[in-house]
Amino acid sequence: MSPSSIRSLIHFRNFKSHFTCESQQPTTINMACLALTTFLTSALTLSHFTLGTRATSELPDDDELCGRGLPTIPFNRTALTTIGPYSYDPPAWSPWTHRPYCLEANEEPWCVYTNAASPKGHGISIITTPEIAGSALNILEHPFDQKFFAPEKLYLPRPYKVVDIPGKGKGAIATQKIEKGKAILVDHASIIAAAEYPSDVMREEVQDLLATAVHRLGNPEKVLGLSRKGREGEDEGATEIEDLLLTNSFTVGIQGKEFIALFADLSRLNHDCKPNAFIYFSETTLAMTVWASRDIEPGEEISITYSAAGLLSTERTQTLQNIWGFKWSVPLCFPSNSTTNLLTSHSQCALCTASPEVLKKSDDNRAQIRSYQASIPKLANEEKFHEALQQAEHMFKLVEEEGLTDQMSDMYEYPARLYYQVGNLDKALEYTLKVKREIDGFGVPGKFGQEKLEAMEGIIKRLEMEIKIKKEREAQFGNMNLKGKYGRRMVMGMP
Ligand SMILES: C[S@@+](CC[C@H](N)C(=O)[O-])C[C@H]1O[C@@H](n2cnc3c(N)ncnc32)[C@H](O)[C@@H]1O
Repeated sequence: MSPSSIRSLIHFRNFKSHFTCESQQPTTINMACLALTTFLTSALTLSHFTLGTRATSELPDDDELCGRGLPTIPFNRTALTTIGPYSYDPPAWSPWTHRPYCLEANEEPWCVYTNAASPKGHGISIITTPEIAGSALNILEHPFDQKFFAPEKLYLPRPYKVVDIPGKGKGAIATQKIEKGKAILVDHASIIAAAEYPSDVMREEVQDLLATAVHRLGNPEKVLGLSRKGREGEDEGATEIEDLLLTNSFTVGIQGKEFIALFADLSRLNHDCKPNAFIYFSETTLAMTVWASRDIEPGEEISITYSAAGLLSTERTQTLQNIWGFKWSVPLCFPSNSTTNLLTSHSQCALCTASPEVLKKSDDNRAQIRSYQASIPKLANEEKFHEALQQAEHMFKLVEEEGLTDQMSDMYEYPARLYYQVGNLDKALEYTLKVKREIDGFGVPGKFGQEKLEAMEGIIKRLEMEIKIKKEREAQFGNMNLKGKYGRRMVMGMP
């Protein structure tokens, strides 16, 4: 599996561009989901860890066979054909419960593949090419990633309820104490649509595919009941389903390609720029897991961030307004001593409503973090390890101050490598353990994640062995300056 195939880049994006033929410009990136994947794809250019057809008209409508009629969309359907091996014999559609509904495009057909029952009964529809749909099949065969579903890690039943929240529509309020590091929700995607459509596909055709994808689900009402921002004055031609996707979808990376994904339960979580939870997407199960990034008290709203961790306040505001259609509005802050009322027991003020001084300090911190992210690898490449380390240590202080630790935990790799380079094996071990804890705790699912974890364990063992040998030598020969000489050569996994 190539590194790109394990990328799980997730960002909320402006979905509109696909329908208006503007260039595709993902506007925000959820750094929580970059965590670890950046580690795995190793952005840091220090020495690497060794981790490692027939026309449909004369035939019966396949949806009639499945007992669910297609939505009626007023446009010429003659472009839609059923292609290739999809016969009218339902067993031949397996694992799809409906006959794939395809649109012929320039290079490859574009189809809706639906399994109305799996996973977990709510169903999934995938809009993509036959080739990509084929390679996604393992998802339906392996609906659970055991690691994520270990009972001690996941709250069952869900530890929150969805209620109306003034100024925000609906939101999720904790009904019990939620511990940091535990999974609040695992939500399988209901709709997955390839982000880039063939250029010869018309918008009406895309709308038809989307409507088909939604109406074929086991429980379309759940998706159709999600909130909608409304397109008045923006895009009057948008269908309700487009509006719904715009308001609620995420962008996920699957095998190096970008997809728009809709998660019916996750979509109820509101945004906060200092959230108490973060999300992680699994390519192997097409599920999004929501992890508590700190302890959450009963009555607190569960929030995630819709914008990239490094964004400054003005950029955040713009992003949130452009994509999600809301500005920060009062009242979003509540006194920390409010207790019983579910809607007024927020324990901390949202950063976005903070005073200008607090905002400025936070913006400065985030700008500095961003600058370090560029300068540390550069310094490391120039072998200015001590300077790079100083910056890395400071960066982590700022990351902590901003409450971004969970979203930027992949950065632990920097100091791990840098400390190794300067011969500080104890510190290298400390940070390597942190990296491992992140992989282990929040999980990089699938075989690749497992291999990575084992490789990290190998490195840790070798570092521990090297530290032991170094100590023995020091005991034998006194505290000679051995750093960077014997130490580094002996840790084979950390060249
Ligand atoms: C993914 S939905 C979140 C759930 C939504 N509140 C609902 O009622 O289903 C995104 C929409 O929720 C609203 N929203 C999310 N976070 C918000 C916040 N912090 N303040 C105000 N509105 C928010 C916006 O209307 C946004 O377009």
